[in-house]
Amino acid sequence: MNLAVIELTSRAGGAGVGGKQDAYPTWRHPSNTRACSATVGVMWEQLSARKRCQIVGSVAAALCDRSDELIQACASPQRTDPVETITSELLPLCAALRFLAKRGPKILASRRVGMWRRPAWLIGVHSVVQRVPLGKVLVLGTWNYPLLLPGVQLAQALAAGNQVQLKPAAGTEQASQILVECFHACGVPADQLGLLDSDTSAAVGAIADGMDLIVLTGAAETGRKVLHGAADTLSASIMELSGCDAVIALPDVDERRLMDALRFGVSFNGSATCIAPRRLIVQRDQHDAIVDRLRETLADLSAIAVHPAARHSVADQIELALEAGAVDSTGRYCETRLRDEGTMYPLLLDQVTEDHEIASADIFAPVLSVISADGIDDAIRLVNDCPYRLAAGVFGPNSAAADVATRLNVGTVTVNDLIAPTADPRLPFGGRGQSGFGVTRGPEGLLAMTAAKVISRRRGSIAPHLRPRSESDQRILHGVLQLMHGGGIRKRLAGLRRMVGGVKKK
Ligand SMILES: NC(=O)c1ccc[n+]([C@@H]2O[C@H](COP(=O)([O-])OP(=O)(O)OC[C@H]3O[C@@H](n4cnc5c(N)ncnc54)[C@H](O)[C@@H]3O)[C@@H](O)[C@H]2O)c1
Ligand SMILES: C[N+](C)(C)CC=O
Repeated sequence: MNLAVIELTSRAGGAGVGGKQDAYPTWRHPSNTRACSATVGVMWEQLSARKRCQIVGSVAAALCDRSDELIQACASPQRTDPVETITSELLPLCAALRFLAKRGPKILASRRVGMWRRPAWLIGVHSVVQRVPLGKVLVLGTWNYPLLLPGVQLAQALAAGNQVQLKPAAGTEQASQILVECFHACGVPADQLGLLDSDTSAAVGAIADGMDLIVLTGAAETGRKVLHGAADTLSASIMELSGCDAVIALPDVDERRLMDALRFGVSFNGSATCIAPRRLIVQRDQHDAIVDRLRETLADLSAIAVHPAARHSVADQIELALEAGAVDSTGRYCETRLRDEGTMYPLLLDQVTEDHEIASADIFAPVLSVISADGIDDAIRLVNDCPYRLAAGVFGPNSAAADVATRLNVGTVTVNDLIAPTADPRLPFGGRGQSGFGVTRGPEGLLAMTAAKVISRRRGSIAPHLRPRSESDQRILHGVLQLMHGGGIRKRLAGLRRMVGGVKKK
């Protein structure tokens, strides 16, 4: 285990670890120390969860201090508007860090298991369930949200006491460097949080070395490759993978709200959002009205840059769909523009059916396929039958939408909204099927960075299982079984008689 030494100083006169109760400690990395009145060598994982969470929470202020640099570092052909970096990365990341500082210690606290509901045959046993660090955590970052996604994962892994390595996605090196520097500046030791090269070979090497947890945010295909590597070392993993999210429009939907949400969802972050809407499922009798309105809604959106890695596969998918009978409803799709220049206008593909490959493809571009359903059950089936089940949106009257939401087999359902509600630091996030497994973020994401460790202590001299067996044991224990779990009062009384009979014979 890593022997990172950090220095504890106290603003209230430098009392340090053993100092006054009211001393408010600040943590400094050795390379960043100024006046230190008390110094104690402490391993990161040995700090209390409260202190780790406090340090990690203070990173929010460091990010604010460097927000201009971060906004600049996140600028890309997909992220042209600085407002998007503030709203989709910095604000939710800082909120998540503050949440960790406030709620982390309680979430990570040990759970005492005392007398209440203790099985009678365990009299004298007292247990505690601790949440301990897993050890070495590898975070494989993606390019589309380079601060929020790896940032929360790093913060939670560190708050849980782990040693963390970030492998950033290509193109996010500068943003990742600043992110990691902010953690270091706040007191996370350099050898507790490392930054690897963005080349894939760095990830492959780290996986081969053996990790205690691998957290991947990326494509489903990458998930398969990473899992192959993880199998060799039996490393645990959390897979945050691709989506092909559906929006279901219910009868009596508020069309204005639906249009606004789809316009936002299709274009936000250059449509490079794992939970951007890719399929719109409408009832047949709503189809024409909704498609007409949507065509108008999307008509004035500017062309969007598609990531170089995705251009040709997106163009292939669209070509296949058009050949199979789908219709370019917006009339602005230009294949050569997409393939050669790498940009496209948001495309409304009408007349798509579930048999079209594009209806269940991992597409990272502004393409929205319209699929008609025969009733609500059919709409739900279309979502639940898709191999990708990251999130879904349901638009319609509240109670009907809430009912549909409970029947969808996806990780997150947003009702009458898209994407934004997932930025809440109190919520976990994760998909099903080809969209991956495990969760990050929220209390559940924090616990996923820990292992449950149980310590059971027996007090007193009662330990019947340690005594030699006697002939009457079977009768007594069979009686106990019936007395405690028999179905109905008569069977329980019979159990009592059996037990007493056994005891008398002893
Ligand atoms: N579920 C989510 O939370 C979520 C969020 C954002 C993006 N995504 C998905 O991510 C994809 C786009 O992001 P991307 O292009 O960065 O994904 P990607 O799968 O190409 O890369 C993700 C990370 O894995 C690394 N990687 C690639 N091949 C590897 C290998 N063989 N071994 C180890 N590491 C490897 C990459 O270098 C990168 O750091 C889309 O499919 C999108 O749906 C999912
Ligand atoms: C869930 N979200 C929007 C933060 C990131 C998906 O790409």
